Amino acid sequence: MTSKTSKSTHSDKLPEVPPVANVEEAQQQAAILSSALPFLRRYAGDTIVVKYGGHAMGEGKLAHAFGYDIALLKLVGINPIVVHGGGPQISAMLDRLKIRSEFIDGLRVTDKSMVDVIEMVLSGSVNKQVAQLINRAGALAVGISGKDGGLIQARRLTRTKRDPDSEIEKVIDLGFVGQPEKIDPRVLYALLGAGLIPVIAPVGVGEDGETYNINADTAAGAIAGAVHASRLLMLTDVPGVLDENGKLIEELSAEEAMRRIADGSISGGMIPKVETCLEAVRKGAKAAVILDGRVPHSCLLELFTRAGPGTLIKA
Ligand SMILES: Nc1ncnc2c1ncn2[C@@H]1O[C@H](COP(=O)(O)OP(=O)(O)O)[C@@H](O)[C@H]1O
Ligand SMILES: CC(=O)N[C@@H](CCC(=O)OP(=O)(O)O)C(=O)O
Repeated sequence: MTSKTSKSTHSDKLPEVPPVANVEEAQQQAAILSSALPFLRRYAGDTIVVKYGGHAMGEGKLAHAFGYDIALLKLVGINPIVVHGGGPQISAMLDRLKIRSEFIDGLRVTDKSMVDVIEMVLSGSVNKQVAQLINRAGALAVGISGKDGGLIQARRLTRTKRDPDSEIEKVIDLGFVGQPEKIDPRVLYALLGAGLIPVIAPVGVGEDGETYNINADTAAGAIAGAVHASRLLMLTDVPGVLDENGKLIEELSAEEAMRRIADGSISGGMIPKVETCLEAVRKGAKAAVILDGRVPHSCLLELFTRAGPGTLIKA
């Protein structure tokens, strides 16, 4: 095979580049590219973990833009790692199978009969779909589950809740919901070293080989900490963490986060998200950002412009 043929693999399948109207438009495009230079230098060679939530996946154009952003990061010398969710996709499948599920503090109570379905949806259809979005944009992504290469070793998560009347702490059983106990990043380094983009389904393996359903935010945070990511980007369906008046909180300290969780102004799915960001920066990530995945090119806006939308959580 000549080098010409070996080069013409995935890049040939890229969609057409849209034509520019005139020289001024072309110059504007060049100026935009040039303004990204300081940011490209800042993140060159860094690892960025991106959590891609199930809600953000829905819309075709947005998903397409997401795939382009991740491919672009790779092609400019940054190492993206994608951890995806799939909550709505799991719920749709459980509904079709007439299996009821409930959430406690943003976590799906998972019994034995559900864990196989959840693994099938996350590691199967959703994982391949996300990898394909990136592949279609001209980079090479490889979909794996947290069970592959022993990436996410998990234990059963226990959660306690204080009963407001009796003040007694009650243990809540969430079933096969896992807490990452140990991350073995070797499989990630192997993929990154080969120029590939890891796309990870948030499923973990227990000590006895049992499968655990892990909240995708939690999985992303544990991975970001373990690889000392320079940024953990949490893409979701709101502009970031909002205060009681619905206003965006641009920077959140650990103290304020804990206070807001306790007083209920941070609730539901935002609880694991914020807790994860705090844990990730405590474990080794430089910073975490919760941002609006419904905005096209939110990853590029965050990394390559001064606009930096979303809520920043720093060490
Ligand atoms: N203080 C808050 N700021 C923003 N969102 C919040 C807050 N408290 C609760 N939420 C809820 O958290 C949701 C995001 O979590 P989740 O639905 O799990 O998203 P994803 O599927 O992207 O992981 C928001 O849509 C919102 O309903
Ligand atoms: C334990 C737990 O809640 N697991 C999640 C895993 C998927 C997920 O987190 O997806 P999103 O990021 O799209 O919400 C679930 O079963 O829905």
